[in-house]
Amino acid sequence: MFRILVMDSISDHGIQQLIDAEDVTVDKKTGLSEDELAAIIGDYDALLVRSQTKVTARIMDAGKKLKVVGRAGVGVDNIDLAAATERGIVVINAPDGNTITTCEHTFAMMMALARHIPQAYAKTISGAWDRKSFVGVELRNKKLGILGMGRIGSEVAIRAKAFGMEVLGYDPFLTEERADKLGVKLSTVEDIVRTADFITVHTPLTPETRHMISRPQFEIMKPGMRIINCARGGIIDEQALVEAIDSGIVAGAAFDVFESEPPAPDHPFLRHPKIIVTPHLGASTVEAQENVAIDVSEQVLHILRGEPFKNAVNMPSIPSEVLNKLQPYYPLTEKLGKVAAQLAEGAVEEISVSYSGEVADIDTSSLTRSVVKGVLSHHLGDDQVNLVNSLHLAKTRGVNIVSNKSYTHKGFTNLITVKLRTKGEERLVSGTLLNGLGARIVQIDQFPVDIAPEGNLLLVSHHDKPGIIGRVGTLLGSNDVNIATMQVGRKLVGGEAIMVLSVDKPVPKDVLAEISRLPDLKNAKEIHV
Ligand SMILES: NC(=O)c1ccc[n+]([C@@H]2O[C@H](COP(=O)([O-])OP(=O)(O)OC[C@H]3O[C@@H](n4cnc5c(N)ncnc54)[C@H](O)[C@@H]3O)[C@@H](O)[C@H]2O)c1
Ligand SMILES: O=C(O)CC[C@@H](O)C(=O)O
Repeated sequence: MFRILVMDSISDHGIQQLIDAEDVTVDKKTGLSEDELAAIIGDYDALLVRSQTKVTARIMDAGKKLKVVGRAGVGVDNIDLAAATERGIVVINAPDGNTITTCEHTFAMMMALARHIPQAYAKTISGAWDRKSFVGVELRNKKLGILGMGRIGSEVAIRAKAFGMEVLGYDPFLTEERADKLGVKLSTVEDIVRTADFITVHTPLTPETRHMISRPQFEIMKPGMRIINCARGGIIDEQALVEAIDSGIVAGAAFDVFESEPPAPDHPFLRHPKIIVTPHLGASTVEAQENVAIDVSEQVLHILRGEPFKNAVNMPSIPSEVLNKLQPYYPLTEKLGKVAAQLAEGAVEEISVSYSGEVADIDTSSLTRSVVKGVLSHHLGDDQVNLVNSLHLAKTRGVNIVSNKSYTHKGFTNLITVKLRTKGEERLVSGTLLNGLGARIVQIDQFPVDIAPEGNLLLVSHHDKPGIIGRVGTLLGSNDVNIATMQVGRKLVGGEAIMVLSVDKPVPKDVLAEISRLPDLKNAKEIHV
C-alpha cells in the first residue's frame, strides 16, 4: 500500500482518483511547519504540494520512502530540485492545467487596468459617484507586446487578437512561422519596449529575465504605456516601475506576483493609486485547480506503480553501471549546449550533435538530452529542463534534434560537436574530455581553440591585425575587469579570427558595447558557462 501526503489547498475533486485507488491511502494536511512536516514525511511514498509548502533537502532526507514530489502547478521554485535528483526522487509538475486560467487572469488585469475598475469600485462603495476620475482607454487598435510566447503568452496573443489589438511577441524560441500562425509580429525586446501601449511578461524568472524590464527599458518606453506581470515577481524591476509611474512614463501597472511574497505591508505597490494588485491568483480557478490536481495525481500513480510517466522536471536515478560511463560527459555536453545557445542569434530550429572517438561507443542518447538541456535551459531556466523532459520540450517548440556518430578519432580520443541552426545562421562548438585537464572547448565555428568552459567568457570576432588584442585588454583593464586566460584562433594570417578571454567578473554592458565599437572588430559577446 502506497501512502500519499497531500499538502496545501489542492482540489479534492482533482485528487479523487488517488482516494479511489485500492493500492493507495491519502492523508491531507495544511499549514504544517518544516519541523512538523519533517516529523511525519518518513511514512509517505509521495508528497503533493502547491506553492506554499517548501520541499527542502531536510524534508527529503526525512522522507526515507519518498519516491515522488508532485507540484500541482507550473513553477517548482518551492522544491529543491538538486536535492531531489541527488536522492533519486522524481519531481513532477502540471504545466498545462493552469495555462488558460492564468491567461484569463492576465486579461482581467489588463482590462481592469485600462478601465480603472478596482479604483472606481473602491470609490463607488465609499459613497462617491465620481465619473470624471476614471476615464479609461480602449484595447482596440493598441499595441500589445508579449515577452515570453510559451503556453500562457501564446494564449494571451490569441485573445488579444480578438480584442482588435496589434500583437508584438518576443521569445527566443518564437519562429516566424509560429508567429504568423498566431497572428503575432515577431519583434525584439527593444522594439516592444519602445512601441507597445501595453506590455505583459510570461517568462520564467531566470538570471536572464530578472529585471529584464528595468530603468533603461522604462526610459525608452512610449509615455502612457501600461504594464502587467502575472508570471513571476522580479521579471520587472519593482522600484524602477514605481519611479517610471511617478515620472509619468507609465500610466499604470497590474501585478499578480511580487519579488518577495507576500509583499511587506509597506511595499510601495500596496498604496500606489496607479498600481493594481492580486495575491498570486493567476492559477486560482476551480477549473485550473482541478486540472492540475488531476494531472499530477495521474502521474504520481504511474510513478508509484512503476509505469511510464510524463512531466518530470528533474532526473530520476540511473543505474550506477550506466551512470559511471556517462557521468564525465554530462557537464561537458550541457556546457556545449549552453555555449552554443549563447552564440546563436534568433530562434533555434535545429540542434545537431556529433560524437566521434571513444564516446561513440557509449549509448549517447542521454548525452544528446544533456546538450538539448544546455541549449533550452539558457532560455527556459535550469529548474524547468532536465534529462527527462529536454527532448519533449524541444519538440513542443518545433526544434529538430539530430545526432550522429563517427568511430574515427578526428585528432581527439573523444570529440563532441554541437551545431545550432537558426533562421539566419549555423553556429558550431566542439568539446572534448582531456586526461588530467577535464572538459575543454576545442573549436568554435571554424576556429580551433583550447578553453576551459567555465565562468565568464568574452568572445571577440575580429580581423587578424596587430594591436587588436592590446586594445581589448586595455579597455577591460581600465574598467577593472581582470583577464584570467586568453586564446586566439584563426585560420589564415591576416584573415578572420576570434579571441576568447576568460574574465574574473561579468563585463559591464557599456564596456562590452565600447569593445564592439573598436576598429577591425566585428562582434563582442559575453558567454556565461
Ligand atoms: N500567476 C500565476 O499564478 C501563474 C500561473 C501559471 C504560471 N505562472 C508563471 O507564468 C510564466 C509562464 O508560464 P508558461 O506556462 O507559459 O511557461 P512556458 O515555459 O510555456 O513559457 C515561458 C516562455 O518564456 C520564454 N523565455 C525565456 N526567456 C525569455 C526571455 N529572456 N525573453 C522572452 N521570452 C523568454 C521561453 O522560451 C518560453 O517559451 C512562468 O513564470 C510561470 O511560473 C504564473
Ligand atoms: O496557485 C499556485 O499554486 C501557483 C501557480 C503558479 O504560480 C504556477 O507556477 O503554477
